[in-house]
Amino acid sequence: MPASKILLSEPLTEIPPAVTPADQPKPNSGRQADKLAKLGLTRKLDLVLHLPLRYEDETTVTAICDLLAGVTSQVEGVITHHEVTYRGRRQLCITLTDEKGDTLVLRFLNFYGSQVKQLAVGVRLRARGEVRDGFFGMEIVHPAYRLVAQGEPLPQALTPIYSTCAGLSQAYLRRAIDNALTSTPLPELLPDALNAEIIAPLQLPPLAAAVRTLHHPPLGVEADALLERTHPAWLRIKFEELLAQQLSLKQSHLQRRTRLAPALIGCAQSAAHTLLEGLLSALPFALTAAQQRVQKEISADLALPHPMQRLLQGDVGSGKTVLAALAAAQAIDAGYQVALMVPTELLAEQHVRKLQGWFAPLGINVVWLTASLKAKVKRAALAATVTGQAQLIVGTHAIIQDKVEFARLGLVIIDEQHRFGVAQRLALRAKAQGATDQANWQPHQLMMSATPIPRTLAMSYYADLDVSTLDELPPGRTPVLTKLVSQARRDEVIERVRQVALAGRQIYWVCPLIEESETLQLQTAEDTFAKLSAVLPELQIGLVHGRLKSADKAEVMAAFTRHEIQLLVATTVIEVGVDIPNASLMVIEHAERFGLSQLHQLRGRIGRGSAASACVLLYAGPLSYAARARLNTLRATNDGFEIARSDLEIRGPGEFLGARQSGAAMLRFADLQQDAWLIEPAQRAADYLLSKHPEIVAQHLTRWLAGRENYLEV
Ligand SMILES: Nc1ncnc2c1ncn2[C@@H]1O[C@H](COP(=O)(O)OP(=O)(O)OP(=O)(O)O)[C@@H](O)[C@H]1O
Repeated sequence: MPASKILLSEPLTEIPPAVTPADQPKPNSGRQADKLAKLGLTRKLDLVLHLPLRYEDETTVTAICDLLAGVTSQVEGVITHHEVTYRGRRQLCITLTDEKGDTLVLRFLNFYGSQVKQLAVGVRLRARGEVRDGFFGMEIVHPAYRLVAQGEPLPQALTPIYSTCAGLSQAYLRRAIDNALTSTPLPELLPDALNAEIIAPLQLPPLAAAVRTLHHPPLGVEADALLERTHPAWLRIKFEELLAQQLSLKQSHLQRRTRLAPALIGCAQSAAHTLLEGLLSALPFALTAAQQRVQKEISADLALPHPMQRLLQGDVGSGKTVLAALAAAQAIDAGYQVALMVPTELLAEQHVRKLQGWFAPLGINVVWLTASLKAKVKRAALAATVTGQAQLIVGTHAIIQDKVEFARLGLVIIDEQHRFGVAQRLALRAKAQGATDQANWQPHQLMMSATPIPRTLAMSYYADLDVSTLDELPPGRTPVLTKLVSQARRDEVIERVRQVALAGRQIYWVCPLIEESETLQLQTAEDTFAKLSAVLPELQIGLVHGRLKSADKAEVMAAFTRHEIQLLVATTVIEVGVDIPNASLMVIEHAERFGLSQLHQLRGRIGRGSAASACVLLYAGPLSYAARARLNTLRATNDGFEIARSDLEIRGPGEFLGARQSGAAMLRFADLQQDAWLIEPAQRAADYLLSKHPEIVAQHLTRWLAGRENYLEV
């Protein structure tokens, strides 16, 4: 919906003229036309599709003596007192007296001079708003109101409320929409492009009927279904919109096929082996079936002369890194460079270590680029990148800085893609320009995410991406046992830590999250470290947090990897990517302060080897309802898909995925969560229209998406 202000309190003396039945609505003045244009309402069709934001129930009047504070109600009466006062600030106070002689104060803090005249003693009003128990008794502040004649019948149906802008009254808008609805037969203005084959199984009404119902809810229509947008009329509109979204996704997909990218077809390094095959045979494990399937999907895309734009989603520990390495091998084999961008230095460091371990024996040069590298090392890395001597470049966002130039960048991989903004992803892509003189050229892109969501949803949330899903964990993993333990039993937990360490396993102790203050967070981490060191003197304990210098951070992690540290006290810096299979216990303090996906990511740091692992969620009660729900979900399941679904429910799509990078941003009516079941039928309908009726695709897109298709530029 346009973010225009909705005017609740509006004088209705100005009755808008009828809109002439020409193609353009003809408002009474240029000013009104400008305001309609501001709302994007320049054609009759726009007016007809300007659907209500909500409805108000003006069908009943409550006697003043029956009003309850906190309840939105409508009252009717005659103005018996009227004054502009200065109680703290200038305000207009009206006393309304109803049939039974009871009175109610209506208060306006902002008002026009014309309103003061209009709301004179003796005028009959219907006023509506939330009743408050004010200082001088019951009152409504800024009620919506209308002047009525005695005995004027109440509306029989719900009153639609439209989004509008300052100076454009609801009544005017309503009248303009009504004229548009009646001046041309609706099926002519809004031809129904979808035949019964698509619509009938979904039991949706015809388009014109749906639009009419929403503007003029018939008698007896279920108010709740209209308000909550679950009425079939709303579903029909949402379906149309989702269909438009799918059509635009599919079209943009086809368009991508007109752009060029290097076809990454390996040239055999030796007579028998490509680099890809060399890497596969050097791996210490065999790929899971899911990895093999996804590897084929990626490989086939890379071999095409058009840019791949693929999202690889898989649960924590499902083995995404090796797929990134295999994709990189294919690109390097074809003579191109690969850039891998990750969100934290810790992760960059860890990826470099792992990838060097795999690639160095095959003669491939892996370098890394982060902000904190020593000047000399950085200069060498930059030189290797610009000359093409470095084939795989791993880095944080330092990789998109101006100084970084590539010789032949052919593949861009972005790990934990949701942690980067669209601009950063585009900047990395732009780094590939040096690889060719051809305009219309783009490198391949692989994005990775450990926040898996159901496939159909992913296809709508993420703009124009193909989605590969790793739905299988490597063999031999035992699910992590998750326990909720009260802070009161901290001593028992510490004892457990001692036993696990003595048994030769390693432990993470995650410090409480303090979002408001990084300094406080650091202090807490240091305190925790000191306290645990005091009670567990026999253990080697390390501390890692965000403020540590990179080299020190790397050193602590390396010592933990070498098993020189048994217990690692850490802040959330270890949240992503850290992979130390010998760690089998994690304690998370004040787990109630963390989000669901964050807890799942943290917990994903254990259970990566064959030993049975446990995660202890220490909480300080009493827990809020939402916190209890989060912790219980985590205890009940290890399945990242399940957890992502719950998280999505709790937080809503905007916060969960960042609405601006998601397809959700383009939708005015449909809600990807509530209406997820409509996505698949919309996908089928889009295929049907594209193949059988391509002539109506453009019309459908302009009708539902006019001006909002840009979100696809990702
Ligand atoms: N097919 C396999 N068989 C056995 N081990 C595997 C297999 N694939 C990956 N692994 C190992 O599993 C661990 C997790 O893999 P990886 O780090 O790639 O997971 P991930 O999906 O990136 O996880 P996260 O999102 O948590 O970082 C690593 O130690 C990796 O070497």
